[in-house]
Amino acid sequence: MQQPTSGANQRIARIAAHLHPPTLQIEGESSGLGRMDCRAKGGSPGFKVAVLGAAGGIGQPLAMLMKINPLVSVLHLYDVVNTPGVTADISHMDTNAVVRGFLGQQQLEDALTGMDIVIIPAGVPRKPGMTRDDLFNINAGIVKTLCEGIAKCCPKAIVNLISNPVNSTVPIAAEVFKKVGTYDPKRLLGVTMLDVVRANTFVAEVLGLDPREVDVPVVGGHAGVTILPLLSQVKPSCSLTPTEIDYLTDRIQNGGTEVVEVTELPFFASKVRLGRAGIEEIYSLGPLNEYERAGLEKAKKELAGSIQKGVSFVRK
Ligand SMILES: NC(=O)c1ccc[n+]([C@@H]2O[C@H](COP(=O)([O-])OP(=O)(O)OC[C@H]3O[C@@H](n4cnc5c(N)ncnc54)[C@H](O)[C@@H]3O)[C@@H](O)[C@H]2O)c1
Ligand SMILES: O=C(O)C[C@H](O)C(=O)O
Repeated sequence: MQQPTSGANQRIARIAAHLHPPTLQIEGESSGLGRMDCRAKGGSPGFKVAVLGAAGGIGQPLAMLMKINPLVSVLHLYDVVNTPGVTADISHMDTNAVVRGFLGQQQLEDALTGMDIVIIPAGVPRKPGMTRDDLFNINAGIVKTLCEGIAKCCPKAIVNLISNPVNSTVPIAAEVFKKVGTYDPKRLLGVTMLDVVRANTFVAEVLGLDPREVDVPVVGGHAGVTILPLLSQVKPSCSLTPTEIDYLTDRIQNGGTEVVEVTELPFFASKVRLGRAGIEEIYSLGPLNEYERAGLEKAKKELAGSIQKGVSFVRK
């Protein structure tokens, strides 16, 4: 389970409750892949939610959280691969929301028609050494196509964009909606809740508090220096030293990179902090230039072979 989805879920639930009280009477049906019938019987009142990119690392736990959410009555899971299995799995959960799966571009319109909320984690994630902006070339096109579908099939839906680079995918969505005259800034949100979750956790660590009691506003965007924690406004109020402010700002701004840059190899030489019990912290690789990124890929390939050789020697 990944943090971002729980953050996104809470945020969506709050936004949904605020903007659009759950008064809709939905009539659902048992799950049926590729079928779409908002008039079928059996559903409870609530929001109709579509997750686009539902079979991915973010999409799957997000789908699970939506299925648990009592405000959701109909849940549409759309992806270009693997939706049947994910839909079957999620539909077995013992909550009321009716789950339907949609596979491939030809089912996008069915997935979107009648939706109140559309959440988009579709697209590629970054690999070690990449910035979020390096995803632009692939994800921009994906988000544009999906938003064109939204403009056509559910123009009043609240749209939550998770796909990176969020700083650019939100403006892409806005432009698509403006072109057809459906843009409503109140209904388009980039999901940056992860930055808030991270800020609360890291500040709580420094202050020695329970993170659930800490509230750090984080504004701006969702990449590097555009992630701006307002540490002077932390609740409960506190005074942080300049060193703590530098450390916290840097850690919050690079939290995503910290996660992405844990190499997937089981053995990889890195800078570490040693303590009595051994390694206490593995430092991230930090931003790499293009030459170093290419070098990292080569190093990983050769290392993977050497690791496998050692493992096989003992296991054979
Ligand atoms: N905003 C945030 O806080 C945040 C947090 C985590 C990840 N992300 C971003 O979310 C995106 C997804 O990350 P992930 O880890 O789930 O990646 P992933 O590769 O595990 O999953 C992405 C899913 O999108 C699907 N997909 C690709 N093209 C599609 C299309 N045209 N239509 C529908 N679905 C399509 C893929 O089939 C896959 O199932 C990435 O861009 C990542 O950077 C953002
Ligand atoms: O950092 C990433 O690439 C994913 C996400 O935006 C995050 O902040 O974890």
